[in-house]
Amino acid sequence: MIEFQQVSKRYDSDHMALKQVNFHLSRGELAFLTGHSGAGKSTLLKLIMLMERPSAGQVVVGGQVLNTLPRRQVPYIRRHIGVVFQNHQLLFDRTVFDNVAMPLEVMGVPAGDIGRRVRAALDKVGLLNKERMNPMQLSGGEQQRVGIARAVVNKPPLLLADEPTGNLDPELSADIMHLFEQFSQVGVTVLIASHDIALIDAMGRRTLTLEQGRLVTSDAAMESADGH
Ligand SMILES: Nc1ncnc2c1ncn2[C@@H]1O[C@H](COP(=O)(O)OP(=O)(O)OP(=O)(O)O)[C@@H](O)[C@H]1O
Repeated sequence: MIEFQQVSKRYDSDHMALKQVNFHLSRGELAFLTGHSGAGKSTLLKLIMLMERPSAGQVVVGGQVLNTLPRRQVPYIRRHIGVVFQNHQLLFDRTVFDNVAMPLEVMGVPAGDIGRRVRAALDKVGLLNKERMNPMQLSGGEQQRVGIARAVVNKPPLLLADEPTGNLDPELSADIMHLFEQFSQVGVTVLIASHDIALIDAMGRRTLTLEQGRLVTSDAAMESADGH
């Protein structure tokens, strides 16, 4: 589903944010992306989302080589990628329902289908009874789940999350991770950037570790005795 082949990203003449990164994530795989601040996690996600282009190497998503993709096709590819952010970027002047409906409205989904699909997404994250509320009335964990419902409402095959549990306590973080696991079980490929080593270790999933732009591990966490 995602393939990086010798991918490097240089933002300015002397600084390399990513250096010859190689990895492959299969359909339905859930993996973590970790590393110190500035190691290149957000840059790697931005290359997948087509917010940045690589300076060298190839990024392939869903069989499509992104390097040479014409600009007019970028919105089409982005529709197939759900994105969850730490600060969830909800609109506080709209209801929970309207926030989740937004991607469908942008895509021009008929009004009759929107209600059904929004409720299916809210049901998956356990918030069906809060659809008429304003996100401001919800807890941090609930707001994050609204963000996840919005990211999956159009059933993207790929879900990216950038520090999705950054503001949450350990119990709520575990709930959010459980949701991501459920999506991967139905075939969604999930890549989660996180600093939370304790949470990553507890999940026992494959972990891609960046160090100053280089991918230093990309193994399953449980393959080594100490989990590193
Ligand atoms: N638009 C940009 N222009 C120039 N340099 C950038 C840009 N975006 C990121 N960088 C640099 O690239 C390097 C990697 O940054 P990136 O944001 O990918 O790291 P990160 O691992 O996501 O960090 P954090 O955990 O703090 O979000 C950093 O040195 C950063 O300063």
